[in-house]
Amino acid sequence: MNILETHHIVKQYAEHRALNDVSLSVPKGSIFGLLGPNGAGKTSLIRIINQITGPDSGDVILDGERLKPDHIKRIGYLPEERGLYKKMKVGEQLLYLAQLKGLSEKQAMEKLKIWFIKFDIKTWWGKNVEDLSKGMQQKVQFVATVMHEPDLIILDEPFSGFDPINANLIKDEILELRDKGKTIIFSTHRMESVEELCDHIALIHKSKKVLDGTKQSIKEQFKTHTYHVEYQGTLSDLPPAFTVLETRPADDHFLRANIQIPPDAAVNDLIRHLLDRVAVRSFGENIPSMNDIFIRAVGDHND
Ligand SMILES: Nc1ncnc2c1ncn2[C@@H]1O[C@H](COP(=O)(O)OP(=O)(O)OP(=O)(O)O)[C@@H](O)[C@H]1O
Repeated sequence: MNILETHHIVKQYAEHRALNDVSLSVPKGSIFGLLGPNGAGKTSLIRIINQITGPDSGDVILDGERLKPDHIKRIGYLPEERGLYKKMKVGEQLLYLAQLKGLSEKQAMEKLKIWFIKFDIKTWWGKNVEDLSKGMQQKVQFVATVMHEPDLIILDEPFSGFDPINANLIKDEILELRDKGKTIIFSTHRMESVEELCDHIALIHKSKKVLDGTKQSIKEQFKTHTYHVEYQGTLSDLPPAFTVLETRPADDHFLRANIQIPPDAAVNDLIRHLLDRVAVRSFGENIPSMNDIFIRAVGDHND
């Protein structure tokens, strides 16, 4: 079941087509990474999902229904350009924002109390937003994004500006929200967070979707059939099907080689040949990182 689908979205700004026939399916309960180089069209798509702007053509479906104004209460959006009212007090502002999202003042107070205890920020309630640091403001804005318990949470670069402790806190919150059945779409250029958190990804490049699927299926698609081995001895006379791409010292005592096998070859055969020749300390598949995949996918579509 998909919480969100976009069907053939086109968005044109004067001379520039920011989105060109972009269709996405975001499964309920997933952490979905919306990736792409600068200027690819990610923010344009996010703004359409949040009804800040409309598409020129195409449809957005939220939980089986065509997007409508009332859906805004079911979505929480943390924009990359953070936007709290600087002169307003933190508590007053959150109460106001919660009511815009459909909570009564009493409900908002109850929810906010929990978040202020959880984040250990009780003393911030009466402070002016402008007196908080950038990271502190970001924490407040994260609370503003999730306090009404939306089904779909869209986070644009959620970790920027956070120290490692607060970044971890936010990461744990994202996982907890997912465990409660919420869906999180997050857009980021930090591939290590995608690696760690996302189960699905879509990659937009030059206004078009060039890749999507589960992280596992995408890794499978980009695998290079290359294995690494750390060993002692001389690695010679391997059958010609096994290509030694690189050999270098792993440390003072061991060498490390990368070996490519044909896509239809059995890994067991390689292991057997290795054991016949050298003393193996470790062996494993070289799984492409999200960083490698991003660079290759964007490179492949640059012509
Ligand atoms: N309001 C606008 N008017 C004109 N052009 C726009 C507008 N908003 C975005 N664009 C253009 O559309 C393209 C896509 O921009 P968008 O902000 O969606 O990219 P992005 O993928 O979010 O990039 P980044 O990773 O840098 O945030 C860019 O070329 C941008 O200049």
